[in-house]
Amino acid sequence: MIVSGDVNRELKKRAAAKAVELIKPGMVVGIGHGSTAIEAVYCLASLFETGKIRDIVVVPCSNHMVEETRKLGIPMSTLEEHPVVDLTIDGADEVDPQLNLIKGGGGAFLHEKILAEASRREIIIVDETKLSPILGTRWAVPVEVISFGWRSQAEYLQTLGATVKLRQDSSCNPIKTDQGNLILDCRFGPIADPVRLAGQIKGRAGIVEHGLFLGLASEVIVGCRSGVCHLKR
Ligand SMILES: O=C[C@H](O)[C@H](O)[C@H](O)COP(=O)(O)O
Repeated sequence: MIVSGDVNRELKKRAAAKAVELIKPGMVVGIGHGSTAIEAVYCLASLFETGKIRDIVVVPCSNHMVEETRKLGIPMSTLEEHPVVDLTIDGADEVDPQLNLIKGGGGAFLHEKILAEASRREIIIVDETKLSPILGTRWAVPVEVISFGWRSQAEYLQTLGATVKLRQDSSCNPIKTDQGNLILDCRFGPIADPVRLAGQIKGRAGIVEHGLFLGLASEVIVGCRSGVCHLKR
């Protein structure tokens, strides 16, 4: 029996396989975080094993992805060694028709945004369920805040129209990012002006970053039931 999780995984794999085709020898390749980005790592690992890809280094964006990449024996580097990345492959939670994104369901959006801004090409891979007519329709915007004064940031984000929830694990302990910060999930509903909202969120001490990725994706590869769809800006 095929359940919907399996279907989604198959669609993620399709998008990942297509994205990995864009990698050429000599490239520095950024890798984001999450269940779709990891499919790209698995694809890369099997291409390495069969000798179909060579002479690249991967820059993973999170501690978790560093571990996974290391386990698979893929050559790794860091942004310190390679401050400019040729191509990054990453996932997203919501993608609008202009290829703006909400990211951060896995909590890695600060590092992911640093990697995206350091990349010549940012390739987003998603399954078709991530497409959305307007950002915020389905997903909350995650906001990374330092722990000092986090409740003040929550109050501020409420004044911008959000319903705010501190991200916690199943034992109700706050989840910490790789930087040791907290995440406030801010449900705004459909966001009419994401650029304005992004500016409002960033303009406050204690707020480190948010999960709105505006104008950062060069291309989005969508795994669909009918195949793969490659969207470009
Ligand atoms: O912090 C997590 C990232 O932004 C992910 O790329 C995003 O949440 C999508 O994750 P997934 O591919 O698991 O749906």
